[in-house]
Amino acid sequence: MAVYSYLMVWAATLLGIRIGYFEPDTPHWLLFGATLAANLVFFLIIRSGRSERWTDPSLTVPQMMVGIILITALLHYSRELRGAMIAIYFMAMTFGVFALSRQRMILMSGFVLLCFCGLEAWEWQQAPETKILSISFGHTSILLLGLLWFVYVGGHIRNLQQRNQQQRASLRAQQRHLEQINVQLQDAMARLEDVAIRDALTGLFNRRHFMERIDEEIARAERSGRPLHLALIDLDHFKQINDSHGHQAGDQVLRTFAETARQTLRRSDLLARYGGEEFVVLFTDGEAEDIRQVLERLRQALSQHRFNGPPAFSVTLSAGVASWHQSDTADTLIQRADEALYRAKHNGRNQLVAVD
Ligand SMILES: Nc1nc2c(ncn2[C@@H]2O[C@H](COP(=O)(O)OP(=O)(O)OP(=O)(O)O)[C@@H](O)[C@H]2O)c(=O)[nH]1
Repeated sequence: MAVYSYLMVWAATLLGIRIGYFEPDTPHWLLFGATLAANLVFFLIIRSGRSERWTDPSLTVPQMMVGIILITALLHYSRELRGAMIAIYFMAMTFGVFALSRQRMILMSGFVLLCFCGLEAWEWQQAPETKILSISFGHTSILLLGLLWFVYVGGHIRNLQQRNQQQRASLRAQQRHLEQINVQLQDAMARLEDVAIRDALTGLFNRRHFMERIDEEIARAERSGRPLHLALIDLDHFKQINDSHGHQAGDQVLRTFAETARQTLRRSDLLARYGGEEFVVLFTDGEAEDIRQVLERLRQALSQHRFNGPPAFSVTLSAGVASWHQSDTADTLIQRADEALYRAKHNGRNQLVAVD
């Protein structure tokens, strides 16, 4: 913006020299060359990041001072145009409106007055015959009034700008806060959803969730024609475990079974605690023989586990497996698995019974 302003003033100066508003010997090359060089130095300092540590990182004050000195020098070469040229000081002052405090704007106004009065005084001393007191006084007064107005309005604009920045910062902070709350809310929702579908003791899906999912899986099997198998698993003589080793030991058995089942089954198998010491698995993939082998592995793994006593003990399971038919609903499938489980219990427990 500064370079653009200088180029504009330079062009106007060249035009002024040509039409006689400036002295023909105005050293415009020297003045604008020096000014552009000074601005180049400012630019390099800012780009290097060195000014970041200073109170005025964009070097507004030195840039304005260079501009004001250039304008003062130009005024010396201006003839009748001096009155109008005074307005260019305000061009330089505009740079401070958004960046400088009111106090600094007052100091910059003082600097403008100092430069202008210095120029007038010097000219009065050098060539008093070319000067007219009333005009010098008039120019100085207009400049003073203009600067006072500028400081007042500039301060007002700056206050508005600061208020705007504060509001934007506060809005950003509120937005960040809302985003955090949103994340926490989503987190809480996810945990709540998890609590709603899981059994607190074992961490497995609960019966309600299982019943929702089994209907979906049956609908999917109806479309795809893929096999579906359901196993009901019941821990044997669980009441005795509670009675002999305590309820906490019973809970530990349930947790251990859940962990063993999780490790043995595939992620695609839908495992849930059906109630008490009874569990259910819906196999959405694999043939009856594969299912039998998986459940057999689970049966063996549980029976081989030694639970700490005293005295140490082991637990077995019985399971009934039913294969899904096109006419089956969730209820009929579970009922057939339950009948198979009953037979496994009746045949002496610690075994699998599969029905077609
Ligand atoms: N520790 C513990 N026990 C439970 C829990 N839920 C149910 N039970 C107990 O599990 C026992 C189930 O006993 P039964 O239904 O008689 O079955 P069982 O003793 O396993 O006998 P069979 O199934 O015929 O082998 C009951 O004593 C219930 O109190 C639980 O969350 N923790």
